[in-house]
Order: sequence, then C-alpha cells, then structure tokens
Amino acid sequence: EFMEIHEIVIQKLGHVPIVKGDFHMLPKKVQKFLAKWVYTCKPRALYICDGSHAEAEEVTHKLIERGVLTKLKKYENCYLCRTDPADVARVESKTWIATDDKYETVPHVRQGVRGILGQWKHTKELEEEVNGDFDGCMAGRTMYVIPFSMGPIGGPLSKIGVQLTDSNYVLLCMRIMTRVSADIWEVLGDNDFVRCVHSMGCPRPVQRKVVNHWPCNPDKIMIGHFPARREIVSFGSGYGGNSLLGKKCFALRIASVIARDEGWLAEHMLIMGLTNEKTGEEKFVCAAFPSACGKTNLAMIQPTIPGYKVRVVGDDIAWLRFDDKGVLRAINPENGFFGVAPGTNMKTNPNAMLSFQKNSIFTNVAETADGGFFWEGMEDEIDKNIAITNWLGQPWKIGMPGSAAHPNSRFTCPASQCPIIHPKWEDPEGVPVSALIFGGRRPTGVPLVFESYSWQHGVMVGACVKSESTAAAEHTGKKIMHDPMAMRPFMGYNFGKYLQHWLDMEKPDRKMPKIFHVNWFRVDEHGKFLWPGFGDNVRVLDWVLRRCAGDESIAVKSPIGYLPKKGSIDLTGLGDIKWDELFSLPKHYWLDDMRESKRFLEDQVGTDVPQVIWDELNAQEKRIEEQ
Ligand SMILES: C=CCn1c(=O)c2[nH]c(Cc3ccc(NC(C)=O)cc3)nc2n(CCCC)c1=O
Repeated sequence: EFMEIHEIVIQKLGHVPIVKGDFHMLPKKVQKFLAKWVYTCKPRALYICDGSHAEAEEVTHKLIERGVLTKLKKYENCYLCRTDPADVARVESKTWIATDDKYETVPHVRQGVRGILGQWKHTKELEEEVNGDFDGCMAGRTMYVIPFSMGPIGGPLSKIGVQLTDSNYVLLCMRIMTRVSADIWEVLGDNDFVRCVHSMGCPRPVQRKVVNHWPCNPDKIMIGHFPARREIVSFGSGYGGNSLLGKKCFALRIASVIARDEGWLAEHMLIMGLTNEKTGEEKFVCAAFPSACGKTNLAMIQPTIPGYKVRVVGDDIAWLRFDDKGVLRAINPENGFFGVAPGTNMKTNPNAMLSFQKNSIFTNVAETADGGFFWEGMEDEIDKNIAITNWLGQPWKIGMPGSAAHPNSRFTCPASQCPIIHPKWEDPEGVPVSALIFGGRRPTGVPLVFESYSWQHGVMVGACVKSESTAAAEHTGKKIMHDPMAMRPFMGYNFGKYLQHWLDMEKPDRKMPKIFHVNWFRVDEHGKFLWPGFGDNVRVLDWVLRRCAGDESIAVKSPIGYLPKKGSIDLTGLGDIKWDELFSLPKHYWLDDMRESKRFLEDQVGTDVPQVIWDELNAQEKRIEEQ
C-alpha cells in the first residue's frame, strides 16, 4: 500500500543511529519534518534534546574537549567561545524573506532606490538555493533536534519551535535563550510549530580549513525565512543572530507575520517595571531602540532618585497583545540575555554584570590570565597589569592598539540570574503596558523626551525613528540612519502593511498606551552630553508615568508633541542641566528632519505608506512651520 514519504524515510532512518531520544515518540508532524531534513542533510546520527542539565553538562564537556569552549575558571560554569573571525555578526545582505508575492514582503520601493526594509526572493528561488546548500550538509555530523518554547511553556501567548542544527554550541545557547524541554512534545501535540533548520555548512570531510574549532561557511551564508509556512533555514554561520533561530528570525521576523495574522504585535522592545515605592503602584513600559542606544542598560537601570524600584521583564523582544479587558499585555518570549559585552560594566549596567557571573557563555570577548572575561569598558574593574588574551587569541594588554574584545562580542546568560528580574517575568498572561517608548541616538535637534498627541501620531513618530551609528559601509564616521520602529533589520513583511497593522490596533474599547520618544544623547556645541543618562533616565520615565496617570499640569504643547513643562522632571541632585538647550526645537532642523523623513518613506515604502501617516507628517510639518 502507499506509504507516506516519511514512513519510507523512517525505515531508511534505520541506518541513521538515534543516539538520544525516541523518534517514534515524537508527534507525527515532527517526525515528518525530521524525516525530510534527515533525508536532505544526511547526518551521521540524530540527537533528540531534552534540555536537561545533564545534557548541557555532557555537551559542554565535549565542546571543551574539542577546544570550542574554554572554561573561565574565575566563575562558576562560565565558558569562552572564539568564533572564526569571518563569522562574527548577523549578515543582513544574506538575510531573505521568501513569499510568492514580492509585495507581501517588501514595500513598493521607488525606482532605482535600493530597498533597506528587508530583502525578498521568490519562494521557488529560495527553495532551490536551500536544497542546493543543505544537500548532504551534515555528512559526518550529528543533527541535534531542539524542541523549544518562545514564552513560558504552555502559555497562551507562547509559541513552539523545533530547531534542527549540527552545532552543539547552538544547542547550549538555545537552552539559555529559549525554553528547551521534553515537555514541549506533549504540549505541542498535533499542533503546528515553527520549523527551524540550521547548519554550519561544513560537511565532513571538511573542504574549508576550520579556524578556532569553529566550522562555518562564510561564502555561502544564507538566512532564509518562509513566513507562509512558518519556516526558517539558516546556512553557513554559527553566530548568534544567524543561528539561535528562536531570537531575531522567529521571535521577530516570523512572529511579526503570525502577529499580523492573529492581531497582536511582535516588537524589538525591552519590557521593564517601575514601582513607585510611596504608592506601591507598579507600571510597565516597553521601549524600542536601534543598536548602540543602550537598550539593555535601560531595561535594568538602577534608579538615581529615591522612591522608584526598577525590575526587568525583558531586554530585547516583546510580544504584545490586548486582553479581553482592552489592556495591552507583554511577555518576554526569551529565556535569557544575549547582550553586547563591550561598554557593559559595574557603572553602566551593574545588574547585567551580576547576571552573568555563572552559567553563562561569552563569545569573542577577551580572557584574563586568571580565567576571567574582559572587554572594552572594564578597564577599571580588573588589575591593570594582568595578562590578557584578546578575542583573536593573541596576547594583549590594556593600552595596546586594537580591541581586546570584538565590538559585537556577546554575553549569553539566563534571565533568571538577573538580580532585578521581575517576579512576574514568566507570567503566561504577560504584564500590563502603560507606555510605549521609541528612541534614537540624536546628537542634535531632538529633545530629551516628547509625547505623541495620539496613537496614530505615535505610529508616525515610530516610523521616523533615526539614530546616529557608525555607518557600516563608509568609513566616514557617524551618520544618522533610519531605523523605523527600531525594526529595520527584523521586518517580517511589507513595512507599509506593518504600519497599517499598528494603526489597526487602535479600537474604542481598548486602553491604548501613550507613545513617547526619548533621546539620551543630545550634545551641546562642544559635543558635551546635555543629559547624564544611565540611572538618571528614571527621572524621564517618572515623568512618562505621571503623564500616563493623567497629570495635565506637567506638559506643554509643541509642534512635535507634548514636552515636559519646565521643572516638571525631577532634577534633584543633578548638576547644571541646560533645560532650554535640552528641549529646544530648532525650526529649520525640524523642517529638514520632516522633509527627510517624508523623502525616506516615499523612497522606501512608496504607495504602501498608509494615508494616515502622510496626514500626520503633513500636519506636523505645518505645526513646525507655523510656530
Ligand atoms: C540606561 C542607559 C542608557 N544609556 C544612556 O543613557 C547613555 N548616555 C550616554 C552619553 C553619556 C556618556 C557619559 C556620561 N557621563 C559621564 C560622567 O561620562 C553622560 C552621558 N551614553 C549612554 N549609554 C551608553 C551608550 C549606549 C550603548 C546608555 O546606555
């Protein structure tokens, strides 16, 4: 009688030893998924993970033996990993979204303009590339099968994924960054799951010389998404953002498509709780920032004014959904922090430092002779004369040229270890959100904080987020780059339709959160920062929350939104704050800014820009002109 393809393959699987777990205990859909990819990738063995401590110990031991991990003996259960220097960051140019209809994925970009809001390939085209790449790619290697949950296992807002990978480094990081457990199989049952397939792209016998015991295939890196069938395929890179598929690929790109279809939001946002210790009242805010704005630092700040307690729910991704009472609730779908190490120290983020003193993995940081980690910004926290080995494995000392740690080096640590992790950080229902905050690194023209006049005005503010960054390509130093909604590298579908989805979230019976914009980075004419930032940012969050509580006396109207009334932000204890300079709105700066934003949207989103956004832009431009 006719046998299902996977039945045939399973029979053939007989020659593929299953070194751990029971294939036939897996849900049928998982068996089919597995059979197809075993058939394609041709691994030497199958290892069905259970996320247990024992499993981590076994895999860690193997990686130490193989020289992939080095134990950092100064801490408990911490390891250093050096990658191949050719495999150190996400590769946006090799990141693709495949749909049949191009404009489901990318907007109608102006003729001759290079689209920067996502890269599209036709489904068939990417499928052909994938089949070519993955054919036999795991020869001589073990395929790990990782069942994981984004969000607390079984939670109503959580989603399940299954990742196949030939990298046991990825397995170790996935069990920190997501919830990996054999319980997933029964929770999943016969439901759908996000299919994640990852390979380092180095079948044995290896063709390309392996550097640092880090197999990879830099020339053939491809990170592909098939949103319609909730599938992610990643080839050639072992590096975090490309290989821990639960993070950017699943929890942002694919999840934003699921959220579009199911009526919620998957955003590049931190989630933090602020408790007013006088009233005991706690409110939560979500904030979206481009890179280099200190998002993780803000998520875990130590308040500098008495009377506030800050606790973190998440530092990178938020899944937001209105509940049946019309309250917006957020969960952190992740289980750990995967933060930029350089710049993190006991001054800028003591709570992060205290999160990775054990059970953590450090990638491309430097190592001290006494078995500790080191990176730029930690100079005052180690013995100045200690011998250091840099991320390339070379001897290094403070003061020497070059960087000790790679600028994109990372700590990977369990969120549960953060001293100020919120007690409800794993509440399946999520936490109630009072305010959404966008921000960017804006050295000139943009005030410390402003509040949008309405939800749709706030969506326009989010769409116009820009931030100063060392322009990757040119070596002309810093440029102000667009990063709309701080989601530019993580869009799952047509940005214009995504803006429309945000606008559609507003409904009469819902308590819509207020939308704010902050800028910690304004400088004076000498280039000196006008705002102390860091823990003092709690003063701005305090103003935000008083606005959310309906305090009308602390805001004044301006062409770009409500500004704090002079003196309405608690500056106690701060030296001289040049308020007028910090909050000035140079007319010509803002006229240029608005025109530049309109031009950006015309070029990059074109006819897909919702009319309401044009209305908000034009109304704001008019307000600026008339002021
Ligand atoms: C919650 C903190 C957010 N935040 C900030 O608010 C912040 N502000 C600044 C600029 C700045 C730097 C130094 C001082 N002060 C002194 C004493 O050096 C003040 C402001 N840098 C900041 N950084 C670090 C750069 C981003 C990775 C930062 O993360």
